[in-house]
Amino acid sequence: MVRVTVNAESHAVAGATWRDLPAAQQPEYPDAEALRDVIADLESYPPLVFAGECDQLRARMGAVARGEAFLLQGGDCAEAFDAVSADHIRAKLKTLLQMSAVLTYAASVPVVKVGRIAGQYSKPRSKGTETRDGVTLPTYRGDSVNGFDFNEAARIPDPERLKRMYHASASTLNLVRAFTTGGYADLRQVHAWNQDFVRSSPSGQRYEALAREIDNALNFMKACGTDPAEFKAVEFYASHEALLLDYEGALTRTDSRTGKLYDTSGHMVWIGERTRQLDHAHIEFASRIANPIGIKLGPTTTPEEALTYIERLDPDREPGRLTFIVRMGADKVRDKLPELVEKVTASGATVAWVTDPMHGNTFEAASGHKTRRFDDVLDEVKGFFEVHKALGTHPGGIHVELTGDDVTECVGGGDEIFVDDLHQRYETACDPRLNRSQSLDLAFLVAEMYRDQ
Ligand SMILES: O=C[C@H](O)[C@H](O)COP(=O)(O)O
Ligand SMILES: C=C(OP(=O)(O)O)C(=O)O
Repeated sequence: MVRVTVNAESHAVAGATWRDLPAAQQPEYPDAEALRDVIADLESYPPLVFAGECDQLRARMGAVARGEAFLLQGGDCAEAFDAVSADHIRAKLKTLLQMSAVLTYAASVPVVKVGRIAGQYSKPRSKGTETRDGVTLPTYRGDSVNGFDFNEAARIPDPERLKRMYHASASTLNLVRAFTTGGYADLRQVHAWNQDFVRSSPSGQRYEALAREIDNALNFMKACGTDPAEFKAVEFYASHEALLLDYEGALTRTDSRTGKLYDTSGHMVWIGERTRQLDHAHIEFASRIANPIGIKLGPTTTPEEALTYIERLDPDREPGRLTFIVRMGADKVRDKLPELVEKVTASGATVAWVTDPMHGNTFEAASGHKTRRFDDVLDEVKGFFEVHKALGTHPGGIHVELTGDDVTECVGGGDEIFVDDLHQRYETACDPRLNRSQSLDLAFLVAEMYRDQ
């Protein structure tokens, strides 16, 4: 376990209590002074988001928690510095907007749109080292820490990368804001993309009826005098795993309006399955900031742990403050989730329940590629919906790793990817993502599920 390496004197935040606790999954930087300099620089940089936007997202997540809205949270497993390009960002956004249009129609409630974007550069890993052909090197921990290339120099953690993460996040966020408010998100246009998917892809054809219904609804709105062309801008938020506490701490600022601390590196941050130890730094950090917080819950989570997260992170029981992102695996969700939901509901807390159907369903193909079966992903979502239906609670949303590009990383889907196809466009820096067509497939299938609910 590596302790958090923040330099107390240079740290801008008073009461950074997490600094004194052990923190898992932190890089071991060879040069402590270089790290201190970087942190000082980061502390002098402007915030990436405004605290008021975080409040707004907390309110939106409150609607999710109460069953009045649905969360769509998605993006890369690991963003990469060399993928900060207009094409990649636009394709990802386009996919999320298309998914959101389908889900909004089917769920008949607002869809809260949150990207795994503009900060998702750091990865917790199961092993500290990687061995290839007898050579063992530190594992790749995301572009914010070290390089993907398998050589010694690349794999040494370099604190300068924290600054690159900040600048990459800033450029991404800037473009996301431009796309989502500047006309690209026009509902008519998004619907036209969906019609195109339905028309032109073999898997899309099964969704023709739903797409036609959406078309009718848009025409109806227009006939009533509400021109869908007016729906040109969407609210879109950025989220990432708050993994590197040096970075997150340096961007944590006191809000002049309220005097509260906000992590201004993103609107929402989550704590991952590997860093959610109750007596460690990540949970302490999350308890100190006012952003909406997600906690990943794997299959070993006990109801007592879930209740303690609520005590620590949501003492005021504010719907929207805390989201439980459940990632149990398709084979476990039906067994493990009910007790958690029952006990949390019985405690009187109103949290948002969201399914991450990716992280419990990873396996290694014979070719050595890490992959996931689309059917397992879908089955976990189904299990999640079934549990909530049986308990009368709200299946609040989905959290998925996806890209807008036509990669071949997950197997299955309507335009089926086979295990033998994986090598063709396997581009992820860490875990396998749904490609554009698989993502849209998932949205249409979840839309059908939501209607049945
Ligand atoms: O995205 C999640 C984790 O970082 C990832 O699943 C860890 O993968 P690993 O088991 O290959 O380290
Ligand atoms: C690491 C991740 O997930 P988990 O913590 O659930 O394994 C992730 O979502 O990138």
